[in-house]
Amino acid sequence: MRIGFIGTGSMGSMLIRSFLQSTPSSDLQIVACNRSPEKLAHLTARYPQVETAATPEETVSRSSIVFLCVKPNDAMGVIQQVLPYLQEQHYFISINSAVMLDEMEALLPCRVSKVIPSLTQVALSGVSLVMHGSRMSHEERRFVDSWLERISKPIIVEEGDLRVCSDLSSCGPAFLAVMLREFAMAAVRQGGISRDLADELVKEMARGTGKLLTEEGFEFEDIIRRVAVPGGITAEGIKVLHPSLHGVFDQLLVTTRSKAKHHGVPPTERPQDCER
Ligand SMILES: NC(=O)C1=CN([C@@H]2O[C@H](COP(=O)(O)OP(=O)(O)OC[C@H]3O[C@@H](n4cnc5c(N)ncnc54)[C@H](OP(=O)(O)O)[C@@H]3O)[C@@H](O)[C@H]2O)C=CC1
Ligand SMILES: O=C(O)[C@@H]1CCC=N1
Repeated sequence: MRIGFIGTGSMGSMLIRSFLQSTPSSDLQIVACNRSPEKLAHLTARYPQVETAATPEETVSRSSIVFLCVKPNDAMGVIQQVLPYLQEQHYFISINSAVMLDEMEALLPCRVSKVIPSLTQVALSGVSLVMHGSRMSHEERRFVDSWLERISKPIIVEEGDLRVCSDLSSCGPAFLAVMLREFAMAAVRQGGISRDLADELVKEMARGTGKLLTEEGFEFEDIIRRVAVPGGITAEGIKVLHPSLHGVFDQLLVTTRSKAKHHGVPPTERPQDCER
């Protein structure tokens, strides 16, 4: 399969790396382009098997599946640019939540999907949120899902639910990291241990808790019940958390929904190596 990537920023380069990691080289050729050539050169220096295309048009012409991995402000411009080069048999996948499926289907002659990745795919884990266009057959949907299964757990969602779902699966890693960092920093302040030790304990705790939830069949309540033994100290800690957390996530979701209404997310400075 030849997979093309338009945009090799944070998500584009992550997806490339994840597919390379999860797929035998005999089954996969990757071709990619990026607006600033340095970023692409940096990627191909690390993964020489990635072929370089000069433009989005060339990427499309040389691929069967095309991932559009640009920011919301750039997406429609690129779609217009590649439009004449897309044929019926192409799969065109936007990782951008701002461009609507029916907008793309109205413009493009090919099969169209939206797939919202998550940084967790660096570890070939976490969820890809998937929305397939109306023109896709059951077999074509399964085909795209089977590629996503190599790097993630694909979950089909309604486009109308995308905002809140991507807050959980795609923004979630950052929200969780903020909370875990706060916990570690408090341990340094209150317990006098080193930051390195606090970070290690928190990270391993998070890893183990994630496994309980995803591999060992624990529900949130099971963990709470097993750890917060009656009359014990965890229960006292939970009493502190409850009033402080009440409404915090509602406020967070209201805020992200409001921000998402303004599709034009301002550009941010990123280091050249966007893979981490
Ligand atoms: N970061 C995350 O965790 C997640 C992000 N997303 C979504 O993924 C999308 C991309 O985000 P992210 O990877 O973080 O953004 P980045 O800014 O890191 O990457 C976007 C890349 O697109 C390139 N680009 C822009 N225009 C063109 C063009 N015309 N031709 C070729 N390349 C182009 C940019 O090039 P240049 O080097 O010139 O800037 C840049 O490298 C966004 O819509 C975001 O919402 C979805 C889920 C999770
Ligand atoms: O913060 C953002 O805009 C992107 C979308 C999902 C995760 N990161």
